[in-house]
Amino acid sequence: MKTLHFGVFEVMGPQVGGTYSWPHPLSAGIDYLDPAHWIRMAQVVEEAGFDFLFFAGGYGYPIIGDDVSRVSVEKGINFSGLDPDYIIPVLAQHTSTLGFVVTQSTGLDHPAQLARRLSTLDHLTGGRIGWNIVTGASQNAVAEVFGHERMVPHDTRYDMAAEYVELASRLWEEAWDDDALVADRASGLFARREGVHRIVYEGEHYRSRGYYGAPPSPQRTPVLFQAGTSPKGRAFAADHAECVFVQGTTPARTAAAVADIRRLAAERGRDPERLKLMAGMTVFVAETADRARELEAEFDAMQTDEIVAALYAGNTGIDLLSLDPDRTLQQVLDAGGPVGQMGTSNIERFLGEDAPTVREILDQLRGLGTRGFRVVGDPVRVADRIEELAAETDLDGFLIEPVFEPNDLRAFGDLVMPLLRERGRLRDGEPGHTLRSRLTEGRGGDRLGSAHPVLGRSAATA
Ligand SMILES: Cc1cc2nc3c(=O)[nH]c(=O)nc-3n(C[C@H](O)[C@H](O)[C@H](O)COP(=O)(O)O)c2cc1C
Repeated sequence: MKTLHFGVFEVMGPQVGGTYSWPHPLSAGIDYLDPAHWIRMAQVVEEAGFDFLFFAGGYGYPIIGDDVSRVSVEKGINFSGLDPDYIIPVLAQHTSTLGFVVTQSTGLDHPAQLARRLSTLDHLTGGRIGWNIVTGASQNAVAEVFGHERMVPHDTRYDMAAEYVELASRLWEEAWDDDALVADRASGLFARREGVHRIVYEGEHYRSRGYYGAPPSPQRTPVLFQAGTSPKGRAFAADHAECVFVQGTTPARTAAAVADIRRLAAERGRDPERLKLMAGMTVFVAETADRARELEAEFDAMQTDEIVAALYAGNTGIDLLSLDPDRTLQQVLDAGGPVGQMGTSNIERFLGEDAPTVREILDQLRGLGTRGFRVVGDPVRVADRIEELAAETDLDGFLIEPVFEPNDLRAFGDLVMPLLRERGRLRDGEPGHTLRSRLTEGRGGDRLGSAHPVLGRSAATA
């Protein structure tokens, strides 16, 4: 029976998932500017037995027409967000084994800048860092913020990302020998000159030919997560990722995406079962099913078509409310505009045979935003459904997407985790010290390992 892994999906903003929940009395999300809020959150998450706290994020925001979506600003829907890099070392001081995964987009700064930030975090947390590699949501807004004339095309962003990760990995893995850092007070030797190496990288998009100042951290390379499930995104995941955050849609579609990513990994000579694939999940759980349904109804009552439309526009550039509600998304393709440059997954899933109308898409996404599966009920029902979904999809775990944080995370920890543990679904005993050893049940060690394809395939010369 497969061990399941659990993370918590957060963003350093008032709420997650492109839905509206922070004004609810059970949510503390609006305290997100206060470090005490995050310390409390990290402690709840660690005590509940989660493997890691995952931070989504980016510079984008939903644009409708040619301006920021009004409802996004007024309700804080994917609009406000801080950089989680700075709070993570604080949280590491208040927890002992919890991992931290941070989303950072490729294509904005130079790989050496991000590499150094992540090395720093891996040192400061004792090896508890993962990097969620994205090419970036809401690219039209990102282009505005960075003053770019236009968005870099979708597939080119992935080509750039491949170079970005290859260069960063070489800095982490090859710039310092394990014994290069001596730091010996008696001899006064800081580092062995022969043990540090110039990294020369000549890519089409990125170049480097210098020395890397950050000595090897416990994991060297942070655990490589990836999110983005277009065909190009899946190929990228199969090439680079150790963990993949798959968009949870229906069980059947998710199972197909999981199988496809494992197949692509196997084609590249990787062990497909070593890849950890996870999807988002929103859980409404309480001692009784009635109370769980009440919580769900209270959340659903806060959602509107405008919120759904803002979120969808942020992912795709398409304003659903400007379309004919009785026709399918084919009307956008028929109009001939540039479609899919921001992200294709959320368009493709609504095309083809039996495609829903725009009205049906709005209804389907209501309360869902970018969230994955929704599970509602008493603790036994929720634990059963989690096991069923894992079996139906071949996923390795779930990222719980809170609604009324941290109260609902605490409820999940108190009510559902013990059942999963009893059923043998959670890892036994003490977790490994680094995030990588924790996610590989100790078998993968702390390091990326020389078998990882990113190290064998690079545009570089040493
Ligand atoms: C489940 C999931 C979570 C994501 N989280 C983020 C995020 O936090 N920040 C971000 O910039 N992009 C995020 N993305 C990725 C962007 O959507 C992606 O890099 C870009 O839109 C291209 O995606 P595509 O391969 O699905 O077309 C996420 C994607 C998925 C599927």
